[in-house]
Amino acid sequence: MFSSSVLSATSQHSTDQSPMSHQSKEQANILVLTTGGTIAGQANNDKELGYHAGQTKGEALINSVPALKNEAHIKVETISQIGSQDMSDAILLKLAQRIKQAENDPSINGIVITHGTDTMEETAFFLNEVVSHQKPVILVGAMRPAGYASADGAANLIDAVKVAASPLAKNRPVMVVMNDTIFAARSVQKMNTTNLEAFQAPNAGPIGIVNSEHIRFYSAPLAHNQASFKLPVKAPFPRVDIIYSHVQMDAALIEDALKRGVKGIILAGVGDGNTSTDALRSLQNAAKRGIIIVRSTRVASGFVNRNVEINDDQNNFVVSEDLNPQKSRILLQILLANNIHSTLEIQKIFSTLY
Ligand SMILES: NC(=O)CC[C@H](N)C(=O)O
Repeated sequence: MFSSSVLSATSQHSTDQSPMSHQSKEQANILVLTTGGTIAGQANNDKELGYHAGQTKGEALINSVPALKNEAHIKVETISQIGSQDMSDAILLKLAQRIKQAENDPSINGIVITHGTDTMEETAFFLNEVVSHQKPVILVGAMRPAGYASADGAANLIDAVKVAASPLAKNRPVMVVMNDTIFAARSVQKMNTTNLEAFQAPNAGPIGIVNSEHIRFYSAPLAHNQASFKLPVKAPFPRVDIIYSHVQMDAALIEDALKRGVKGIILAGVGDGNTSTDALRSLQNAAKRGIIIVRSTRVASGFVNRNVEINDDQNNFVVSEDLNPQKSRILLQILLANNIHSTLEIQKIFSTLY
């Protein structure tokens, strides 16, 4: 399981691989940005629903986990108080702008973002492409709210701060820390609706583990630590819709999307990014009109490959490779906001971007 790159990471940072001693270490300064989610959830008094996500403000959330003091000096700011199903381009922009400020602030060593788990992978991936990677940027959430017997928020938050405070986490992709496991933004995916082990990286696996004694990365740090793309200057970002493929699919949803003025369509195709004859014809016509068509898949793992059952070269389509539909959408929005419209160039980015 441990590759040679782990050994090199170990030798570079040998003190950090040993059991942690909170007392003897000088503490890092960690900026915690709260956005909402179950980790900020509150039990519902009217009892009609289990709980409301996103209620607790940053200061109260941090104060509710006194053990964080053992890990780092915390500075907390509330970015939003939402369930992550309501994450918006405007909030993504605000969050990224604050992180970019923190990158240039020598008094901050790492950044932790508390977030709802439903769209955490999209925010993580967005940030991964627009912020730099010198300082650790970690997203964390909870599957169960405070007050439930199996509440996981406090433990996850302690783990996330611990990783953000570690020199081992520098020059890494934006990460998600959940359930003792460290994932990279590009490959992490919510794979279970309610289980505590909800996050996995079906194609790539986790990049590390964290527990009360250790942080262990299974891969070397990134060779390049600059942001891949400029942050879009304004929200909303260019409109890109996801269309889900299924049996007896016609072109109606695609035609509707075109009427709404989409700049791109992500196909959550069947199998290797496939779809019905009717839907395909409509996508071909859209591509001829300059709409960017990216073939992704509704299948949770595997690659979408070019020119297998569908002639992508002839149709001027892009394939998402291992990016799922929701992350393909974020990437295409970033590219369109950066005035990248050539399908050749877009394909190259989908194929090579970390
Ligand atoms: N476990 C969760 O965080 C889900 C709560 C909510 N739907 C959200 O994503 O914010």
